[in-house]
Amino acid sequence: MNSTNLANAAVFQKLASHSKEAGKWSLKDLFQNDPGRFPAMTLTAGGLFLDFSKNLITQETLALLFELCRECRLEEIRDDMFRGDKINTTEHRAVLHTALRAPRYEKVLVDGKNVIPEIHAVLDKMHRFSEKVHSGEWKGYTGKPITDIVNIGIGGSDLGPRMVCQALRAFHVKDIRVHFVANVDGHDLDAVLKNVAPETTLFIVASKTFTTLETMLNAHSARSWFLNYGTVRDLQKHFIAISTNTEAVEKFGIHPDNLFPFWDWVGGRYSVWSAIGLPVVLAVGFNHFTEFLAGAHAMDVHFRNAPLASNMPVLLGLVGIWNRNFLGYSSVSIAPYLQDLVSFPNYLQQLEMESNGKQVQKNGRHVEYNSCPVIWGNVGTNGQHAYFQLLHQGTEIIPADFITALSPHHTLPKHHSALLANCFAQSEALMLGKTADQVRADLEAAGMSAEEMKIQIAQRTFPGNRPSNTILMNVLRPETLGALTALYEHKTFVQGVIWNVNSFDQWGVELGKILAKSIQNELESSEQGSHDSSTSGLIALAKAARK
Ligand SMILES: O=P(O)(O)OC[C@H]1O[C@](O)(CO)[C@@H](O)[C@@H]1O
Repeated sequence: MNSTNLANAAVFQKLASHSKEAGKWSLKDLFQNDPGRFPAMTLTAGGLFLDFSKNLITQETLALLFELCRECRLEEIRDDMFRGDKINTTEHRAVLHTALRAPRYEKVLVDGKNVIPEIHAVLDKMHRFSEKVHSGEWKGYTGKPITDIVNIGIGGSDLGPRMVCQALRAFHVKDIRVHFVANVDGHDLDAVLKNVAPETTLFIVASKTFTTLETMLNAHSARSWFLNYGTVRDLQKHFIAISTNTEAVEKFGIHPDNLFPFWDWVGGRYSVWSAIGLPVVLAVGFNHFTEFLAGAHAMDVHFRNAPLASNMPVLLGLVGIWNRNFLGYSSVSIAPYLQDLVSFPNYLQQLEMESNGKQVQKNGRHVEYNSCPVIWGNVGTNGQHAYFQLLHQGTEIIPADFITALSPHHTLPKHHSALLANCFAQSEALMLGKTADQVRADLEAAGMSAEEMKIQIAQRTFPGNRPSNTILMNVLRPETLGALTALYEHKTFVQGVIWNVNSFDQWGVELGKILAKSIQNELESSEQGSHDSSTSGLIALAKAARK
């Protein structure tokens, strides 16, 4: 397949007609009629437990979805990725974030060269550097140890390390604070600079290309701020870079010794496992970072070897395909019931939407089916008091991924059972709903008049039959977080293969960048470009406000 139109494939048609039957199913009945549904639709891998039984699927649905995988050559393309083949065809690059977490003894070839030794050389450099910072051997320009790390980066050079640092709060090394600056909005950098001292602050300029406008402007502003206190020579003690662009890093004035490199075969949104993870190493120590990599590697081994029917990323991806392409659901809500995973929905937004938010296939043809749904969400229980109303009673069905840990890091009594109770109750409520008869019985028992009930019953009825996945781990630790992150990376891969899009380029972000450059010129000069009347009007208002 993959060279013609998937929507015409026999298995796609079979799934489409099967989905017409699924429209009549009730999740409640599926459970009632099959006591073995939970064990049959749950599995463990990499320290994670996935329950996908609360989806409108049967064994027949799964069999058809596995046929779809075979039609799309999923297993072959997966092996091509792991082997280092250049599956990012528009940029002619290999896709090897999996090699970043492979053990030292493995061998992965890119253009005939084994990349594992280089990967481990950089990891060793990160290790040595973090030990110097943590022990106080690395000193600022006045001889004091470093207390604050400021990561300047955006997109994949921000979201990954930010999410992981937040998620691993329980493992943070004492006496080091890590800050993240991404936005070109000066309020972001300004707020951080007001809270750090130049003599004890280390800036990490993280940018794969070292050309990204936001990062470069923030880095130059941080450099100018620093030079109000230290000298140009002192910069070497306070600025380090993570990039693939050695030349631009030197041009910025960062010494090659202070450069932590990575490679063009690491996509930005897949880069937290590379030197881009340095803020994580500084926040939690190298050993915990190694555990994070090991957790991801365990998921890689599982993804690579488990048969389709017991392969967690494959199942998560296929359930998503079923919901998106055959049941027509256009978004997925990510609901981590763990405060430390507060940045996980944001992280997944870039991972999934920048990877698969495409309308053109690898062969250049338009897709004739839907690709990536909108990914959004927030931590539970907060989301329950904001948008869960819509999840339960809105006009659109939005599948949800509930993610939680069975044990917390804190010792406060009752909190964790309250959290878990809410997590499990939400997926149950979405599935079961509440019928008009149940509502009527409740209202009658409460003594409501028949007249009042006429209005109230419909308002208080829940349609139910709304699907969800639940992912559990024992405790949120570096290795379980590694496995969870890799699980979603591979889910994204599975879906990208089925949609036949290149999940590893991002041409869709280019146009806005180019237009912003020319508009910025106009805002800062008397130049006037030719735009539509709305854009011209907005530019004129901004210019007037600056006068
Ligand atoms: O690391 P860089 O090169 O600064 O890029 C940052 C981000 O910008 C993008 O290229 C586009 O938004 C992302 O893919 C990337 O993660």
